[in-house]
Amino acid sequence: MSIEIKGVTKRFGDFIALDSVDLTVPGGELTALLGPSGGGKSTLLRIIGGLETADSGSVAIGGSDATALPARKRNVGFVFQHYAAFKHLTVARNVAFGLEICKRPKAEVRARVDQMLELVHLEQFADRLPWQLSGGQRQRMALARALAIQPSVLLLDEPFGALDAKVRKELRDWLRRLHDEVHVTTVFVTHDQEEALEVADRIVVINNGRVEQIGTPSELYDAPANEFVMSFLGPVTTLQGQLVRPHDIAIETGPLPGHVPGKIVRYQRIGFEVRVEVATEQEHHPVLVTLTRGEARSLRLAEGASVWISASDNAPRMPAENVA
Ligand SMILES: Nc1ncnc2c1ncn2[C@@H]1O[C@H](COP(=O)(O)OP(=O)(O)OP(=O)(O)O)[C@@H](O)[C@H]1O
Repeated sequence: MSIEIKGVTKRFGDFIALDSVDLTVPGGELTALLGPSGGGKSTLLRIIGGLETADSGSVAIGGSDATALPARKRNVGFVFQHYAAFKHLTVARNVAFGLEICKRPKAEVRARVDQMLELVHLEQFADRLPWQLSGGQRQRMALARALAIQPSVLLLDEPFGALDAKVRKELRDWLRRLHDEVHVTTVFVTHDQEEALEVADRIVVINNGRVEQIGTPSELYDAPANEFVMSFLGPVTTLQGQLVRPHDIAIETGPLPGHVPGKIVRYQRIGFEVRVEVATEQEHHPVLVTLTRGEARSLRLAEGASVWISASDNAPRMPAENVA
């Protein structure tokens, strides 16, 4: 089901957490709300779910106005970073909880719980208590519980935020596959651009209570609307007064027309990647260039070497007016 947000404003005292936000979330898609801490992502999610009310504006779910509906009547599933499981109930009973509240017949509940546990690959843990699960397994249980009620909309607030990097990565792959299976309209809050780029069909960049840009991961990456979006999606550097991505800069070991001469002042290898800093006459700060280890090796790059650099032709770039 699609979600339609129109002119939503939310203040906390004098502070404007959301400033007239318009947003359409297409049905069946996985949409990420991406932005820095305090930008308003969670507030927007909570307003969609009915956990918070907007000062003005409207929320429609599946074409019907939900602005005044309480959370329990919106048919939404929630998962938060710190999932509050019932500690004394088994995994299966936790997943069954929402269905039991709705007084669904016992056989139906049992079948649905089995189906959900299978979906999140926790069948063998049905009789465990939540504390007997790992953090990643607990978040999968949370998702099973949220999905059990067959929500129209699934709302996830930094669901993997408390997990370590490796589990986080596994769960995001898993969420993507799960979504491809169930296709429930999902809104996912994250401040991690890699997570959003990897998982989402569509990304909404939110900063200071406003939507900066909406687009597919490729649209945002290839055509960022402004400096904020460009630098939020990954590292940037300044070359000839333009903001560009370090991996979009070509590096040569001899002079070429249109290339800027410089000297490598720092050479750093990080895993498969090599980062070099090139001091030029024009730039106040060294220009950051990233390349693969193979490229760096074949060019015989090293600290102190003279190089010539230029931004690749089709690389996104924009005037770096506000960048120090
Ligand atoms: N109940 C509240 N009372 C007062 N201020 C609030 C309340 N809830 C949120 N805020 C403020 O509104 C702003 C937006 O908060 P929100 O949680 O939506 O941001 P966020 O983008 O989700 O950030 P984070 O990732 O840190 O949660 C913050 O400055 C926050 O302090």
